Amino acid sequence: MEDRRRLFQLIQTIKAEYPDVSGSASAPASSTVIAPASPGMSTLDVSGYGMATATRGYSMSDMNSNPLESRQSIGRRSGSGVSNSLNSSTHGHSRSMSNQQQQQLDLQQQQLRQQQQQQQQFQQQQYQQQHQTQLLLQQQQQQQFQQQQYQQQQHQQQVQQQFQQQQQLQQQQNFGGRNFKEASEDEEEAIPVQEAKQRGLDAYSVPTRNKGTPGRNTGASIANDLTAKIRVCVRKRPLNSKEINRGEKDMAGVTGRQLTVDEPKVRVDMTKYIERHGFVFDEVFDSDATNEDVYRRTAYPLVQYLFEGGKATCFAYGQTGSGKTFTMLDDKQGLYVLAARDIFVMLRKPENAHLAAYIGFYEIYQGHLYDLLNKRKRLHPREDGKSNVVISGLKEYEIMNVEGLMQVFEYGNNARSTGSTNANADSSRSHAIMQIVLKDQSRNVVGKLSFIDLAGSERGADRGETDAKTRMEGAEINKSLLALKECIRALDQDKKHTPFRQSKLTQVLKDSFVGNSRTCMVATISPNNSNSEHTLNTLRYADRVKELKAEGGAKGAVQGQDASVAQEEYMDDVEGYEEDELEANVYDDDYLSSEGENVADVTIDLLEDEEFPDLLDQEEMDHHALAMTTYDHELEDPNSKRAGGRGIFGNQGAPSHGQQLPPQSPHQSASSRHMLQQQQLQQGDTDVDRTRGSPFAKSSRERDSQQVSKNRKPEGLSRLPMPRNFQSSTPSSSGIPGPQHRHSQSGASGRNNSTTANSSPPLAMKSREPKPSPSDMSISPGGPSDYISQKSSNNNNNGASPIAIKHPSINTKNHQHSSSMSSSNRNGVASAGPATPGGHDPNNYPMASPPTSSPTSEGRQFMQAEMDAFIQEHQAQMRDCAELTKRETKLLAQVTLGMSSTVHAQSTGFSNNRESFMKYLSDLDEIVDEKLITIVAMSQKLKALRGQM
Ligand SMILES: Nc1ncnc2c1ncn2[C@@H]1O[C@H](COP(=O)(O)OP(=O)(O)OP(=O)(O)O)[C@@H](O)[C@H]1O
Repeated sequence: MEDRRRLFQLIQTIKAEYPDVSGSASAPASSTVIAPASPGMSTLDVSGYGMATATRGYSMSDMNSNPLESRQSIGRRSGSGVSNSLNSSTHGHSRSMSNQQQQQLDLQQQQLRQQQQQQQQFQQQQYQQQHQTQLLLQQQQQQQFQQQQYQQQQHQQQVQQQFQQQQQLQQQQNFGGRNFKEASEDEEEAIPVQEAKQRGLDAYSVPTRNKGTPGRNTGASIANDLTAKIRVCVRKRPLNSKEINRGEKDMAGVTGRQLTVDEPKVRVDMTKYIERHGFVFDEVFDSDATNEDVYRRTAYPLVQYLFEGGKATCFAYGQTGSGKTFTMLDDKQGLYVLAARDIFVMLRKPENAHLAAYIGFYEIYQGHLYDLLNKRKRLHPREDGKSNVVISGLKEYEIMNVEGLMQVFEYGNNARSTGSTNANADSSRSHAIMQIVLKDQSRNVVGKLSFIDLAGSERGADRGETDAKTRMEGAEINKSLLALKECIRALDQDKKHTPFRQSKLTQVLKDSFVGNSRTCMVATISPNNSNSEHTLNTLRYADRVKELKAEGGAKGAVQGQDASVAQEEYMDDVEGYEEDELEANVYDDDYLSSEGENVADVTIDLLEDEEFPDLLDQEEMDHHALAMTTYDHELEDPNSKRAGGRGIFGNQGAPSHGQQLPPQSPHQSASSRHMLQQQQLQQGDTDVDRTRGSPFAKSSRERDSQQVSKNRKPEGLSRLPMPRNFQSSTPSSSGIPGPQHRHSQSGASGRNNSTTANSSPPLAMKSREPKPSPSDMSISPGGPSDYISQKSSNNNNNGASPIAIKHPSINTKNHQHSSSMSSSNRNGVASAGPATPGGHDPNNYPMASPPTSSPTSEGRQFMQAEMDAFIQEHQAQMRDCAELTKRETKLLAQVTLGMSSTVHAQSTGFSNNRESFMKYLSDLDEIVDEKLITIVAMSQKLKALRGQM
């Protein structure tokens, strides 16, 4: 009892001294803390350490694995440990506990609690760190996932873009025939390949030759003679990096001398197919062929021929960017360099010690010659007495070795006219001619070898030409290339006349084609699919040259112009006529150039014309007499831009030898013409007989059947539809007076008043336009020409405006009426009446003036000539119609597709709206007009001829 009382007092004392402790003793944990006595300190210490040990004994992994559980177990352990030790100390040592000890105990308990708190904080930090780490990981995963998604989206977009591009390309191919690109490997596999048809019927069911010629697609019979007069080779360049990047494919396959070109095509039902065209040439060089390889089989034989005293030409022909310059005039490895190497080797031989080599380098740009080695001085081609072409003023440098040649060449090459086109950033805009001439010690020319890098052969539109200057360049280029082809053809057929004067290019190349000459053509092609159309054009050009070479047996077959041969030539022309040819016809270089030339130059030029009458027979003389009158007329015409210049025939090679005569007075001129006309009439010729290419054209020289062929091309050209804006008041820029021009001249000169000072020989007679044209018919009353007359009157041209005929107003045209008129006249009499009602006009071409003589044996020949000529007329008419039908077909396809969907509207230029439809009607109207005119012209000729037979 006493003990209890003491204990109670003690407690009270303690409470009084330590109110905080006594207060906390009410709590369960505090009550255990109050108890320890001094002997229990060890126990307390032990338990405290034990707790600390136990706490420390928890590994971090345990905490990490389950932080909550860790905290609970810690709490349990520490709690139990403290409780036990407090109990023991309370019971064992409570009385002996001093205040100091109590304070220490409290302090320790505080430390313990702080440790517990720190431990808990630490655990919380650990937990938070762990949590943050998990969040970071999750974020990273999300980012990765997003990146993947983004990449996938981008990939899908790329795929879609590619797909759209492919679709666009396919659309372009569908309507332009160009820029075709295979959509994919799978699609390509699905596209069927079919062999291109041999000639038989063309796309418009016009009959072609029945069998393939030896030169076309077979080639088996072509001897590959390195010394042949004309050799035609093809070189294919490799795909360039741009084409490879665009995913283009090589469409040209080479096997020996055979070459196939796959042309992507689309049927009317829009299914795609590949048409495979086969060719055979003298040589075909694949894309891996080096210039050395090409040289060995092309220019090297010409080098040898050079030392035999010959004249040789090696020229490259092809689309821009196809490798013409690379082949011919590359400054380091062009054929000219390789040829020069061998030339100097040969020159070092003793037998050639008397020879020296000279280099000349010039270009033909826009119909003019420029010396590239002499500050682009203007040059003029002349011809010496031995029919050698001399480039007057050309600077030639003697060269001693290849290095010297290359230096001189480099100097000249820098002066070349080049430009940037869509197809080639450094495109040649001119024909460059580098000639190596061998001369003896007297400076006489012993041999000449020319290397020609022709300008690109494709059409202006395909070059991406937009400005007038560039288009003019293109027109001139096309014209000269066409002339070149004509010359090669004429030469190979041994024609009497070769139209060298059709262009400056052929003028300067004349002596390379005639006499002891050899020519090698290297047609260069691009193998990619988007250029397959150009490639085919190039190959057809080359094929035609080669074909004629192969048809050596056909030489002279023009004589008589049997139907089959005529048909073949006709079909050649049908295929060959392109828009650019028309374009070329419009821009006549002679006309353009004559403006800038002085009269003396022109006179010299004309004096040296290859058709100078001295060189011709009497019949040709008759022909040229009329040319003289033409010249006279032009001199008389004060408005003539060509007055004092070359005559109308200047461009065609017909001599205007009247120019060497002193200027005549109008009266003299008229007298001369009258006298000539009388002479010709006495010979049974009418004036119209001398019209080039007229059905009577051959009457005075029917035995010269080549002349028929000579005339054929200009006929074809002139018959092609003239541009809409063709003006009658200006001379034909083609140099071939357009129908309007002729007609207005006729009117001005007063057809029926030959005594006036301004009177001139009927221009229909003098015109280079050889045949009755719609304009000619416009002045004939009745017959199909009524249609034309009506058109003329509609245009207030007093019924005589050929403009209205060639370009009838769309709004005033009445097809039905014109057709019916035409039809009614088919049953009528010959409609080609005189120009002036009631008066006989012998110039009313062609049938208004029947031969005055009765049919004698000469007359029968005359009729034969007429028949031949008519067949040609018919061919020309069909050719025109075929061309027009081609345009019409293309127009219809574009309209149909353009209106069917907006997707195609852009590519076709037609959409489903009123404006498009109006445009369609307008285009169609133009085509139908031109067709009608062509047919009416033929109808009139047909009836006139029948009336005469
Ligand atoms: N056989 C070939 N091998 C390698 N590269 C070629 C070959 N042919 C042409 N090339 C390259 O193609 C490009 C165009 O060639 P090049 O200038 O000779 O064309 P081109 O027909 O003369 O064109 P243009 O008519 O526009 O002057 C050049 O970069 C040329 O190096």
